[in-house]
Amino acid sequence: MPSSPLPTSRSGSSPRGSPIVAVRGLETRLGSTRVHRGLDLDVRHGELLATAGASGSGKTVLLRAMSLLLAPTAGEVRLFGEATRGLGRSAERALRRRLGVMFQHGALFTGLTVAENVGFVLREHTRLPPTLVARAARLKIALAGLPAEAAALYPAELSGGMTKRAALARALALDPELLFLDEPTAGLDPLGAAAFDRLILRLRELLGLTVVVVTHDADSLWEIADRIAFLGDGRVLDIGEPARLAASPIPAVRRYFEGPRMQRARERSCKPE
Ligand SMILES: Nc1ncnc2c1ncn2[C@@H]1O[C@H](COP(=O)(O)OP(=O)(O)OP(=O)(O)O)[C@@H](O)[C@H]1O
Repeated sequence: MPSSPLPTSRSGSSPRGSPIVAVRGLETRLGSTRVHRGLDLDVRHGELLATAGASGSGKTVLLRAMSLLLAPTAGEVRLFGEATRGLGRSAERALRRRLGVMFQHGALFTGLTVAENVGFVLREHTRLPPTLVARAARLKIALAGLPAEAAALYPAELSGGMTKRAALARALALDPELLFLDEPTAGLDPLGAAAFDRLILRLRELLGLTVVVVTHDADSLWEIADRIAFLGDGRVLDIGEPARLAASPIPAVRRYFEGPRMQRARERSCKPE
């Protein structure tokens, strides 16, 4: 697919109708592995875009490149209409404040309580007084669906589901416009995973978020994704609504959706509650 020219913005906010994330010609190389080879992708304002694809197809590395955690070898990532390459420290910091990232294994600081983990981000990026930091942290913890008592717990005292929610609370600390979630339901039991999916949808609605989620979870793909970007050969092989991708003209994409887990998840998503 040829790269198309990108819209530009001087204001730093995304021009109306232009993508929140625009990736063009992305190349990433990690050690001797060429992960992406000229990948193009747009994430639209307000959508929930899932990235799918075989293990090792580069979903997490793409998420890291889009969330400014990894510098591309070549190509361009624009966020909110702004180029991200060669940004000064303060411009990059300002851009980072508009993003929330939830890592697959939580990546919480083990020596800090849940409230302190969330508060840490607020203290790093704002000049809020301690009382307001504590209040804001409590609010995010509640938003992520944790009971108030969880605020005082350390990561080692949390269940897998609670760890995910604590990591989500931290990702929401700075009221991001764009939320990246890496395997949010991995390791959760089916009911916990479904509850987490519902939480993501509610927060998207409530906070007006744009969400990018990396997932292998067949139910999540059918339940929450507006569009799915399917990665393979270092590129986006196909992108579209789940039902469209299930009928993709590209055999590798169609095969992924023809698997029994995908089929069952699709049937479940079609059944009335
Ligand atoms: N830090 C690293 N150093 C070297 N290679 C890496 C590093 N991180 C990832 N890779 C390689 O990059 C490729 C893509 O990895 P990535 O984690 O993005 O895949 P993925 O699609 O998210 O896989 P999975 O579905 O299994 O999580 C893999 O071949 C992986 O081995």
